[in-house]
Amino acid sequence: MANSKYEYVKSYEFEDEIMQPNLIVVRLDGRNFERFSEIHEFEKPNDVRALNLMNSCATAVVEEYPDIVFSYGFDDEYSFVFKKTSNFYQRRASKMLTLIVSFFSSVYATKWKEFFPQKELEYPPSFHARVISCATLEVLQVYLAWRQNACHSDNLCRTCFWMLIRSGKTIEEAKEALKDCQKEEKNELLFQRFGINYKKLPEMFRQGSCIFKTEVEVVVKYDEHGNPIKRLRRKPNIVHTQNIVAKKFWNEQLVLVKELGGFEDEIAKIKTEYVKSFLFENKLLPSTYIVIRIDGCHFHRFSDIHGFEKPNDAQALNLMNTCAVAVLKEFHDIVFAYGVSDEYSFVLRKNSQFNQRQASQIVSAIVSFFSTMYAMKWKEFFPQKNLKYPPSFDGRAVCYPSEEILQDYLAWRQVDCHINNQYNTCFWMLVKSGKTKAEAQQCLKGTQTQEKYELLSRQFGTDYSSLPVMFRQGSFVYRMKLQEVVVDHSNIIERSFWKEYSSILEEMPAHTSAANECTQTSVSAS
Ligand SMILES: Nc1nc2c(ncn2[C@@H]2O[C@H](COP(=O)(O)OP(=O)(O)OP(=O)(O)O)[C@@H](O)[C@H]2O)c(=O)[nH]1
Ligand SMILES: [Mg+2]
Ligand SMILES: [Mg+2]
Repeated sequence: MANSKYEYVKSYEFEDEIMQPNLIVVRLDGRNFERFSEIHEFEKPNDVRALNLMNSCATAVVEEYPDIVFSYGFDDEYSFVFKKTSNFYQRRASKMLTLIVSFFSSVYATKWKEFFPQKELEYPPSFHARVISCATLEVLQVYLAWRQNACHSDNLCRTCFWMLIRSGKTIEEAKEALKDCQKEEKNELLFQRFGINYKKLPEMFRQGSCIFKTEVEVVVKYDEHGNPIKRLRRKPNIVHTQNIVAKKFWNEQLVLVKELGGFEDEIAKIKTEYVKSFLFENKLLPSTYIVIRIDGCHFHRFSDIHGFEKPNDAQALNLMNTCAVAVLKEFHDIVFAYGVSDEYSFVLRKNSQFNQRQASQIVSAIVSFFSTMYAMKWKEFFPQKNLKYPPSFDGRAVCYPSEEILQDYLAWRQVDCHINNQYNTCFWMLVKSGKTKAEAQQCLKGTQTQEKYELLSRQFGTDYSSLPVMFRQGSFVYRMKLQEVVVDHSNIIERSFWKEYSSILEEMPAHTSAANECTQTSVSAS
């Protein structure tokens, strides 16, 4: 196949399988949620609606991915624990973390109105995610204890802080008053000054929420005499408890003991060397172009269910392009993007220090942002169609050490676009002309490019090269002078393209590239 010349770029992709018997946790956490909660006027210190929305998204995740057997969340974070025998996506870390964070994000966007009926989503919220692998069940126990401790102490601190602010203190004064303040003193302060018994505050605020499944008997059908036939089914429940890793609590949950194991001991102390491993992150090679490629999960089904036009739906592609433009506006270190079908490749500049080049932080932020944007923008592109279920995307990060190899990578994607589009165009024309799918397939088997050109013009009077350029060549997105982000279509395989657009891959002077986390993205941007 014509593809082979560029296919060598695949060898730059790396394996990231988490080996048995490690237990896998995916943890996600709101990106810049302080600002998000300000703009959406969340109640302080805790907003019940926002927490319920998080719980509802996590429940959707648990229902979507049966391998997740336990999850725990508070504030803007959630951890998902997979059963020990899970073979979800062959235990590939980047697949697991991006699918979960993507699905969670698009559920968050689609469910927003249910929890905040009076409030518009002003811009797409997004989440970071990472995989934590726990070598033993004891390590998992410490991990969960560590997160619940964080919930306890964060909440106590936040509660004190906002009571002080409400009583008239400035932010600085409140911070000063709480500096070096121990847990007991904070409890005292709440009680003495504000008459609040901390232990009486809602459990969800103090303890966080766990979701796990219990086996319940449900009626699946009725026999011919009208008697109910029951089966055991696993149903997720949201539970609040003081200590999620207490033996008394954990070992009583049959599903947890079966899928993860029972705890042997109580946690006496959170080991700092374990916490260090929970915080560890792989970094991508310096001075290489980082490409984040995202791809729609089961978009074959998604496009069928939503009745996309075949082989190309211009609106669906425009929606993808609009999301990609928003990504470039949000992440300033992305200099170029190329998209076709349900995929997009985002190129970060060579010396980017975005998220300290931590692979999972970068890929999760982009995938999550793209997913919420896709869900939020859907109605604009498909006003007549409801989004039937939340779409999700997977993502990976790959480093390319030179401009040349990067250009070959992009050429590889565009060659793929050519081959697939030409095939699909012929295939659907044959099908629309009355052939069965199997006949159309048979007709095209082993045909070369030239033969397909001829088939189209001979049988259907179609000149392939006159079809819309977006279908034939995909789309690229870049930043023009004055920072305007634009979509265009061109042959990016030819090196002349890169001569014409030579400034795209040129490094900026160091001082202009320091601050790159994010700026505000407005939803109305297109
Ligand atoms: N009808 C139609 N389908 C599209 C369009 N764009 C993408 N698709 C569908 O999305 C699929 C994308 O291919 P893949 O990414 O390889 O397949 P997938 O079904 O998403 O499966 P995974 O990516 O492995 O989860 C295509 O095969 C099409 O079925 C479109 O414009 N119109
Ligand atoms: Mg796909
Ligand atoms: Mg694809």
